[in-house]
Amino acid sequence: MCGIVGALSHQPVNQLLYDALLLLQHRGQDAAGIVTMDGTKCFMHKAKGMVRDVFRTRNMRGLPGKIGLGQVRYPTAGNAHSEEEAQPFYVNAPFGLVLVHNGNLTNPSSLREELFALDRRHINTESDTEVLINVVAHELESVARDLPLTHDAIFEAVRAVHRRLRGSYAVIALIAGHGLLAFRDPYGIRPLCFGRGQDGEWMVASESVTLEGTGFKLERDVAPGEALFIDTQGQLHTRQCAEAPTLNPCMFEFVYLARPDSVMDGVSVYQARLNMGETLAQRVLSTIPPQEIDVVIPIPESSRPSAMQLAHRIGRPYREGFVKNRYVGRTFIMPGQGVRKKSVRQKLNAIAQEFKGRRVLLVDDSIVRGTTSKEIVAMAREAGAVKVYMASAAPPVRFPNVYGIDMPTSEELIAHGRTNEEIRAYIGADALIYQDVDAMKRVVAALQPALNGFEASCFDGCYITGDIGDGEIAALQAQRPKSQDDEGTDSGRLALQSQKE
Ligand SMILES: O=P(O)(O)OC[C@H]1O[C@H](OP(=O)(O)OP(=O)(O)O)[C@H](O)[C@@H]1O
Ligand SMILES: NC(=O)CC[C@H](N)C(=O)O
Ligand SMILES: [Mg+2]
Repeated sequence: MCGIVGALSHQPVNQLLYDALLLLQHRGQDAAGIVTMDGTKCFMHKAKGMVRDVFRTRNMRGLPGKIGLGQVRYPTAGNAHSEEEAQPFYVNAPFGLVLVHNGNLTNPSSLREELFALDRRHINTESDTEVLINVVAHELESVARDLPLTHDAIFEAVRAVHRRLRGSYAVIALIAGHGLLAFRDPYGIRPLCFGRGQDGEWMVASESVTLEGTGFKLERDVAPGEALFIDTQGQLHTRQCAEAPTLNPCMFEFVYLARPDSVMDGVSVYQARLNMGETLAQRVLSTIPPQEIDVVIPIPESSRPSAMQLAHRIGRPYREGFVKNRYVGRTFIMPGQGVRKKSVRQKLNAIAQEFKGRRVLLVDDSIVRGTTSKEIVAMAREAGAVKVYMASAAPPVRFPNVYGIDMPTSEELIAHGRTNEEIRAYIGADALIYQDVDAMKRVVAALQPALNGFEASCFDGCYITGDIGDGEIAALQAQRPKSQDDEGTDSGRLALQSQKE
């Protein structure tokens, strides 16, 4: 779940893109990049690191032009340490094409072979995004025999791209000298929306908060399978380019990935989290008598709305028991188990008086590898809690995700192959209460009747694209991001296995 943005303005867009990427930082902390276009010339700066570290004044000066795009990366394929795999990607033919991608392709290997054997294209990295840009380039080339390139021809190319790609993809691209193209996969797995500025400027972005935070007004979400093309004159053209599009947004966006102040596919992320807290409260009430809970404490940051609503519903006090160091990023999207584990303690610190002698109910939005909950339960006990109950606003994460969240192997998921009692024992809690899958889907779907369903494979094991079995999962696992940490002895899987033994 990277963050992507594209903009076209009457003014230079470099600062606007920088500000937009800061508003998307929670979606990717590994690398950042911007490309701007001045006439037909493209200017790029990308590097590993957070937005503030990647762009210095001298880099910003080197990004002229009134149209551009940017990305913050959270790697799901290829090499987390490779600067070359930071986005945007560029190919010089046809016209000059630059592209950013949020999502994960599930057929990159066969596409790689096709690109080499049929399209005569060389792929130089392990990134699925490099595969994607070459497919787009090839299809654009096929329709660009007759010049000038029309928007009809561009949409024809997107139609062909949809036929070849499998998996999830929200894409923004620049076609040099022509304009900005954006499209979303036919299942609408990854989010993409667009809006306008006061003077008619355009912005396309992963989340509505990016538009709001930069003074733009949300127009609407890009529909699944839809493409939009904004030419250099600022004219918008849109077209449905998929055969049978359906809207199945990723449930994990509502659980954790997105900012709560975003609205995605018509669903307020904040309201979705409140609703999850509401149904989780029902589960808590049927497990623990409320008078045996002295206080409800959220695990900052993402669980706050659910925890607050839960506390309200069960009628127990809501207190802040952990203080978050705002200078440590999101731990779940860090590459490597060693660094994630260390960061939980650096990031969160207990306020002892909130725990001393109390029976506490800790609430998190999700328990994935169990890194956070295990540490936090121990910290609550160290701070003097007499009972530590744990509740998760999401159901157990039991299946790998292949659509852009870095949980590609079952073995690293704490809930895979374990009963709730085994998970409870592993994290060291006195009770463990999980959200129910159907209840979660029901309360989020209630916010938007236009949804066809959800991509919720990590919870229910159903892969919406219909092409994912054990073989595909194993193949995708092999192309997961490699970090130095994963290659060492402190790897995520090894750490979990040894704790299990
Ligand atoms: O079971 P785990 O593998 O530890 O993953 C789940 C945890 O990771 C996330 O927090 P994170 O620190 O990434 O971000 P947040 O500040 O937005 O909650 C999420 O909110 C859970 O707390
Ligand atoms: N999380 C994402 O959207 C990742 C995009 C792309 N698959 C990459 O690894 O760079
Ligand atoms: Mg968290």
